[in-house]
Amino acid sequence: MSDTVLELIDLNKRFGALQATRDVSLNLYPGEIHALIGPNGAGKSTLIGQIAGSLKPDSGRIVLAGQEITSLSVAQRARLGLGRSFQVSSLAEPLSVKRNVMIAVQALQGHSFRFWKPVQRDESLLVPALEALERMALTHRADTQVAELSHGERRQVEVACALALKPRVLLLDEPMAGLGPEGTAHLTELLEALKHEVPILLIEHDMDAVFRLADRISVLVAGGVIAQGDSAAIRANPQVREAYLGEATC
Ligand SMILES: Nc1ncnc2c1ncn2[C@@H]1O[C@H](COP(=O)(O)OP(=O)(O)OP(=O)(O)O)[C@@H](O)[C@H]1O
Repeated sequence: MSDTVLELIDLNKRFGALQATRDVSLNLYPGEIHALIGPNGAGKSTLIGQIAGSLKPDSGRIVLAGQEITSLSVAQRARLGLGRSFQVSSLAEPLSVKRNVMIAVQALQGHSFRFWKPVQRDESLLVPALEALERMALTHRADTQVAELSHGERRQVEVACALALKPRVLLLDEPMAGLGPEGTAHLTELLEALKHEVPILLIEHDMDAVFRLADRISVLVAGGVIAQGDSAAIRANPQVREAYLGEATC
């Protein structure tokens, strides 16, 4: 389809004898959340690594907004609009929320070693940082030290760091991990609103969140996609129930 934002075409990846990605094809369309689910070891991280550029597929193609990115570096993909949430551990605890997001923007702009210009006063960093914080409902925390934030708020900062880079696509790897029910509900609401601006490829173990958020779901088992569809279709799919969800959870 011509309006596909991200397209994976027949991706394959082996680690020795193990086929970790098997003929995976998947599309992400504007305005949607596409969730990728599967049991431990199904190959989700391996697939994300290939999309982000840290792992090279053995065969297949990855197309972002009409441009083939299969052999581009992580940084080149990021500059073309492939956004990935930063890990909590990459945030600088003693610095403010705002500074952290500004540093993320600076890193992508390739100005990490720009001398003498104080980050705080650089409008080209401040404006996108404040916009991203607003979209993640964190304006009131902009000047707070990251060290003072709750776990859920840190997750929001991670997403804000990715958003400040104005991505065309957002890859979110288990954003709900470690959040309580309240944090999960809050982040779910924020992502529901965000998808209209940036389509999201979501890897998530919290099935309630997946079924609530995802417009479409791809189920990965042993490296291959065994089913694709909306929440209702995936819940009802007997192969999925057997391979992954288990009768009791459906
Ligand atoms: N660098 C590697 N070298 C060898 N085998 C690997 C490597 N990375 C992953 N694997 C194997 O590939 C398979 C897929 O792993 P992967 O981490 O992608 O699964 P996953 O779905 O992300 O699992 P989880 O939900 O537990 O994070 C597993 O069998 C794993 O042991």
